[in-house]
Amino acid sequence: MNQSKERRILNFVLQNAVRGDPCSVMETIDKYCSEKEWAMNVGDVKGVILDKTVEEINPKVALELGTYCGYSAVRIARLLKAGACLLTVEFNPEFAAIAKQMIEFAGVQDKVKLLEGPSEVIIPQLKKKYEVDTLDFVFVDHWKDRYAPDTILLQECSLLRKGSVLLADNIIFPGAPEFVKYIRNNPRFQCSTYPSYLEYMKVQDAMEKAVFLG
Ligand SMILES: O=C(NCCNC(=O)c1cc(-c2ccc(F)cc2)cc(O)c1O)c1cc(O)ncn1
Ligand SMILES: [Mg+2]
Repeated sequence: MNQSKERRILNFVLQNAVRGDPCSVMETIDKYCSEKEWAMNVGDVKGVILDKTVEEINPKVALELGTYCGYSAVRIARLLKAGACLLTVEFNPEFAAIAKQMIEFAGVQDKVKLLEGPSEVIIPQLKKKYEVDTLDFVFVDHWKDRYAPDTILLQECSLLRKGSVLLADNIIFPGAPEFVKYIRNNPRFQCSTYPSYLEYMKVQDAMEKAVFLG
C-alpha cells in the first residue's frame, strides 16, 4: 500500500531533523513542503504571526483545532512556559497518528495533549473530561466550515473568558466566509486581520485575530 504524503513528511523529519529540537522539526517540514510536496501546515510565513500572537498572550491553556501533521502544535508548544499546555484536536486518525510521532520527536509531548475526534464532540468534553476551566488561546485551523459553529460552541460551553484570543488561519484561502461574517459583526469580539501568504505559495491569505470581550 503506497505511503501517504503525511507519512513521507514524517519520515523526512525522522531522517533529517534533530530529535528534541522543535525548530529543527519545523524547518525540516518547511523544507520538505516547499521543495518536494506542498502540504497544509501553517508554514514559516504565517507561522511568524502565530508565534507573535502566542508570545504576546503567553497562554497557560491553549487549544488547537486541526492538528494535521503536528507542525503548528510543535510551533505553539515550543513557546509555552513551564506548566502551560496545548490541547490539539484532530478528527482524521491517520493525521493524528503522524502528529503524535511528530510531537514526540520534537520533544514537546509533555506540553501537548492530542485529542482524536470531531471538534463538535471534543469541545463539549473539555471542561469535565479534560479539566479545562477557560481557554487563553485558540488556534483555529480545521475544516473551514467548522470555524463559525465551533466558535459558537466554545461560547456555549463557557470556554472563553474576557480576553481569550482566537487566531484563525486561511480566512482568504481556502477562505472561511461564514466565520468572517460571524466574527466581524459580533460585538462580543474585537477583530483584526493579518494579511499574509498561503503556506509555501505566492498566493494571498490572511489570519484573523478575535479577542473575546466577555
Ligand atoms: O483539519 C481538518 N482538515 C484540514 C483543515 N485544513 C485545511 O483544510 C486547509 C487547507 C488548505 C488548502 C490550501 C490550498 C489548497 F489548494 C487546498 C487546501 C490550507 C490550509 O492552511 C488548511 O488549514 C479536518 C479534517 C477532518 O476530517 N475533520 C475536521 N477537520
Ligand atoms: Mg491552515
